[in-house]
Amino acid sequence: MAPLVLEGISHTYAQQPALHNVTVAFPGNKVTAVLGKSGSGKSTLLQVLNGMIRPAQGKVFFLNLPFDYAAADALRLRMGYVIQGVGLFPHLTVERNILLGTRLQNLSAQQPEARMDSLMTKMNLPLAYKQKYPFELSGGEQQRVGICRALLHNPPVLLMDEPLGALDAITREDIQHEILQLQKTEQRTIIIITHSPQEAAALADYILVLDEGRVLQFDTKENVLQRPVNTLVQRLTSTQAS
Ligand SMILES: Nc1ncnc2c1ncn2[C@@H]1O[C@H](COP(=O)(O)OP(=O)(O)OP(=O)(O)O)[C@@H](O)[C@H]1O
Repeated sequence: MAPLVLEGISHTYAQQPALHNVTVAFPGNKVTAVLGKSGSGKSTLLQVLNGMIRPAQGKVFFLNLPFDYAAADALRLRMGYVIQGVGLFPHLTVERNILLGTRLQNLSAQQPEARMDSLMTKMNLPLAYKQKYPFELSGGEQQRVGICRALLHNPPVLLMDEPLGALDAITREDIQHEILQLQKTEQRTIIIITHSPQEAAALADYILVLDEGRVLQFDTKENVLQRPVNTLVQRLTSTQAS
């Protein structure tokens, strides 16, 4: 079974419908890019996946079990979460930011310092940066630190909400490359929201296209790009358009 499954998910905020009868099984150890216009429900979908939002209808399965909302904090430790703007603590060094989860949760990641060093190296962050503060780093470097923090405990799932949206094209490409290299050595199920068809084309194995809270198309990248089900999917996935 796929590690993350949504079954008949519908969710409405107050009067505002956000997801409608969404059923998706996210393929294990593959990258799925989620595309859709602003307001199509992408962020809501990600928050349903990590249990931040308990949907009005439908079921979420994580690692073959129904999502246990009473144990949501513990389950989320098995899902890395990376957002645009990173959310690093400004008063903590890079090292303390990356190791923060270990301290807060009182977890003993296996040799967390060694894991941190290895991740920083894979994300092209000099180890000397461990003693720096976030304001001393570029946006791309901060985003890399956020990715290291999310991956410290080697979670089987990584959820990313427009992680590279604010970066220049070259830095985006570099970080995309680092993510793909990591995916070769330590495979995991990655779900990444992006507004960029280029990013989806570069990173994804599968593409999920949402519109007004509904799934328009979910298929391999090749099928979505070569056989879009309608003109909206074609426009959202066209690398000419952006
Ligand atoms: N906390 C909230 N309260 C009320 N309505 C919300 C809330 N969060 C999102 N919505 C609404 O739900 C719908 C889906 O929003 P969502 O943020 O999931 O879309 P999105 O595709 O991620 O958008 P964007 O690309 O702009 O980030 C939108 O109509 C939005 O206005």
